[in-house]
Amino acid sequence: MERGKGEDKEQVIQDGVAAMAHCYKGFNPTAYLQYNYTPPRADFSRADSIVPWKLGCLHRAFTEGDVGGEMLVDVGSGPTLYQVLSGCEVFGRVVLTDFLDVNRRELRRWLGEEEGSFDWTPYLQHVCKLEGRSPSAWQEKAARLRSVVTEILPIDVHQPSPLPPGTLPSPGADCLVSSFCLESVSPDLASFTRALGHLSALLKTGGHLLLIGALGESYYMGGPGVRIPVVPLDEAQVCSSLRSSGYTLLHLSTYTLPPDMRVGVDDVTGIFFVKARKM
Ligand SMILES: C[S@@+](CC[C@H](N)C(=O)[O-])C[C@H]1O[C@@H](n2cnc3c(N)ncnc32)[C@H](O)[C@@H]1O
Ligand SMILES: O=[N+]([O-])c1ccc2c(c1)CN[C@@H](CO)C2
Repeated sequence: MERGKGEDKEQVIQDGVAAMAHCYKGFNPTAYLQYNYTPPRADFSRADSIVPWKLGCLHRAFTEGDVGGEMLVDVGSGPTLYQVLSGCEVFGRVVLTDFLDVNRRELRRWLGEEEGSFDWTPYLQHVCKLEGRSPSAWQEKAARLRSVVTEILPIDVHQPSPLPPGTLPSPGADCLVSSFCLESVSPDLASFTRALGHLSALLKTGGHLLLIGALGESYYMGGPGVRIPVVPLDEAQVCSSLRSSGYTLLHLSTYTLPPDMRVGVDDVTGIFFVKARKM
């Protein structure tokens, strides 16, 4: 029996998604954290370092008064927690998610105060300063974060329902945050846009999406010898994908990497920060 064109298209999509999943088999959380979350990319003494810029965007987005509710979901958390250091003060329930068990285990190590977990102290101190608190309040913030993170769940943004059934209350989460995920897990721009649409199903109408992503990036190293392809995006494509997935763009800001932030672990040229709303 001849296959229909639709079946062929669906097979091509599934093959692309499977190929991306295969790329992630060698992902190394420790190496990834070392590549991206230590100086120079995470240098809190430099106004032009990438991580302080991201934390400033998140702080402003979570504290300017329009974002609120009970539940915040971080999509594709990886082994990192910086994404929710501001949001954990606003929401009573924070759900972290990732595709890989190695990342979910890394998150549990910090949350469970296990020996050898990544030291997020400088990040906690920096966000306390952004909040007008003494940096010594970082232990309070760490305790707050540990108290509101209720689940660390598997997720697949390529599924129409990315989370396990019953995870979210019926209207959906009040807010989603996601950083460096969709463009780093999608085989092409169409898949990136479809994944944005799948995220919309997790979000209540009127809820907010805070999206951080890479501009102009075609690959990154997920560990020694683990080269992961990335969908190279520009601002216009990000805006068009948001619009076609039913979001209203509220704010977009971008960061261009200074030469010494290009450390050989990827070919990213810029970072975007988006605040959008599901209408
Ligand atoms: C570049 S890392 C981003 C990690 C973290 N959010 C950050 O800001 O650094 C991309 C993450 O997407 C996860 N991932 C891979 N495939 C995925 C999928 N199909 N759905 C959701 N997440 C996926 C990976 O395990 C990895 O943790
Ligand atoms: O500078 N940074 O803070 C930073 C953090 C994470 C990532 C990047 C840059 C660029 N590559 C992405 C993967 O596509 C991951």
